[in-house]
Amino acid sequence: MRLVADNLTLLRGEDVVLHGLSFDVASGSALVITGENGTGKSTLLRGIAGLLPIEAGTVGLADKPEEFGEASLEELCHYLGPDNSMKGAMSVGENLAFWQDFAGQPFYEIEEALEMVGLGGLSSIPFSHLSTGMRRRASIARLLISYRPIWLLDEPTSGMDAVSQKQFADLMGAHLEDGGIVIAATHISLGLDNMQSLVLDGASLS
Ligand SMILES: Nc1ncnc2c1ncn2[C@@H]1O[C@H](COP(=O)(O)OP(=O)(O)OP(=O)(O)O)[C@@H](O)[C@H]1O
Repeated sequence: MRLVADNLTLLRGEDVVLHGLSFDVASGSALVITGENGTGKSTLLRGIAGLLPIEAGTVGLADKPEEFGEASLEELCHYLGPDNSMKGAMSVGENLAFWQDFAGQPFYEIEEALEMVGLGGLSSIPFSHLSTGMRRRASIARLLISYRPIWLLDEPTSGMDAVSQKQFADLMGAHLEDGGIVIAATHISLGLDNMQSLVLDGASLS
């Protein structure tokens, strides 16, 4: 399977943020998007996730395996935004149960996913009681509790310590080895081997 963007144009409000952007990312590989603040990294991820309209051009899947049936691109993507999209008053486990129900395709058990992100045994505490880096790790558990082949990640390691970043690099590596696709916007190296780079420099602004 390939995620293919062809000549994409995306707006924020009335302003053209990205124009004429193309890429082709195959299963098992990552596209790492870098660029200065405001160059459109988040905009691109939101466009792929179906959270912003595509003004011109296309983004879609080529060579989609039969196992994914009629699922749309959006239904095959996990979108991890810059905020964690969790309710502070609900427990970590309750938040993850909501997301598992929402995303479908149950994959790892919630407790198991929490172990995998270094939060084993913390399912019952309120999300608001977690530290900044722990909140990010709990959000990363969302990627593991429902199977979706495409991970769209906006500053995924923000607030995470070096050990957690390495753990997450290993999780991304395993996802790629399983034939997944990772598209990540970041200001730091994610430690991935099989990746292409897309540098947004604002040159497409008009
Ligand atoms: N909700 C919004 N409404 C209008 N314009 C927006 C909105 N969000 C972002 N923009 C504008 O879109 C442009 C691209 O923003 P975007 O958030 O995609 O950049 P970014 O590369 O992700 O930046 P950063 O590195 O700071 O996260 C900026 O000019 C920004 O001001």
